[in-house]
Amino acid sequence: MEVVQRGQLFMISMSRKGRALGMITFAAPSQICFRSLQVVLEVLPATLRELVQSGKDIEAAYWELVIKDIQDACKLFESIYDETNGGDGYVSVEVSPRLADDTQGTVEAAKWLHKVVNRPNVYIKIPATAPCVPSIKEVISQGISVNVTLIFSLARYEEVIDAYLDGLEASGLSDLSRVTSVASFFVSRVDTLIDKMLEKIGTPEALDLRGKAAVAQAALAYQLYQKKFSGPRWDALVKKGAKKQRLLWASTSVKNPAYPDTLYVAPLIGPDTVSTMPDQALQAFVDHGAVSRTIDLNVSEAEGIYSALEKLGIDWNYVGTQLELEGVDSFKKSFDSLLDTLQEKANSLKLVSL
Ligand SMILES: O=C(CO)[C@@H](O)[C@H](O)[C@H](O)[C@H](O)COP(=O)(O)O
Repeated sequence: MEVVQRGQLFMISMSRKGRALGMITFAAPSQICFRSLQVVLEVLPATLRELVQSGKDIEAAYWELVIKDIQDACKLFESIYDETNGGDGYVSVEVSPRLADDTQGTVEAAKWLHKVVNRPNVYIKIPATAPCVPSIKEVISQGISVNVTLIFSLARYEEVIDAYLDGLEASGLSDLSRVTSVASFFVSRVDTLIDKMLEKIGTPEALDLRGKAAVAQAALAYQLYQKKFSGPRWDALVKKGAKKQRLLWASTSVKNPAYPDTLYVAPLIGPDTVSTMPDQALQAFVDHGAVSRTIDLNVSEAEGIYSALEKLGIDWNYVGTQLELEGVDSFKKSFDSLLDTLQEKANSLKLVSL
């Protein structure tokens, strides 16, 4: 196990054999691009001026900046990708969140991004909304690697795994080893919502379950992962070089300061998982986190918590749907605000406005 930091991007990962790995990295456009766009805006206003003066609208200028940014990041991680034989060293770029309910639009956007970025270690990031699950299958079948984001429930996670398996099976490729995927399962937000519901219920039993739902569900997701990536169907794909779709823990920073600051990292360490961490969570883990396999230490406890919550009236499907709506909405807001910032800058440079 190893913690790697390059610039603002981090990963902790443990390989199947417990060997320390390099890094894989992910960032929503709001994170990676906003940081780099700040640099662009401060240091290179000429780039933006040139782009807009060449007749591009702000969104087209945005994509041009993002693509260059992602290509540079891919280059930075290329050696890790090569050293791990395509296991790590990826960079994600997300299709426009405005397409989250558009199956075919998402497929087209993913194919376009994959083509223009043109790097082997790029993940095209697609949200796990109901309309985009078929897009995931289609994009995987075209040999494009995917980071499936915004997964909040076990039911949707199973659909995402099936989309990956269906996509691999539908692909005409004889060697599947370069088509990879991660399933980004969001953790802390589950507690944020369920804690509120438990407080509303207000009984001692309900209050005692606060801060336990997210890790319990994540532990069960790992059980599902192990089940789905074994058996005859999976073995047939392995013969063609297929790689497992790794589980990636997203939303790992603690939102309730009363909880331990490594709550969403320490209990979720296991083979083939990826933990993404913002700076604060990473610093906390480096400072006092312990590295050992924890993900399947307490499976029966996780099952108990999951069903105790159900018995209290917590509807896991409602939780998943609600968090997905909020997640898509917040990705859209980040995207819109980024475009607004870019437009303001363009205006201040006395450029052509839209
Ligand atoms: O989208 C992915 C992974 O696909 C995440 O890495 C994502 O960028 C971040 O983890 C989340 O947006 C952060 O979530 P939160 O801490 O705001 O709940």
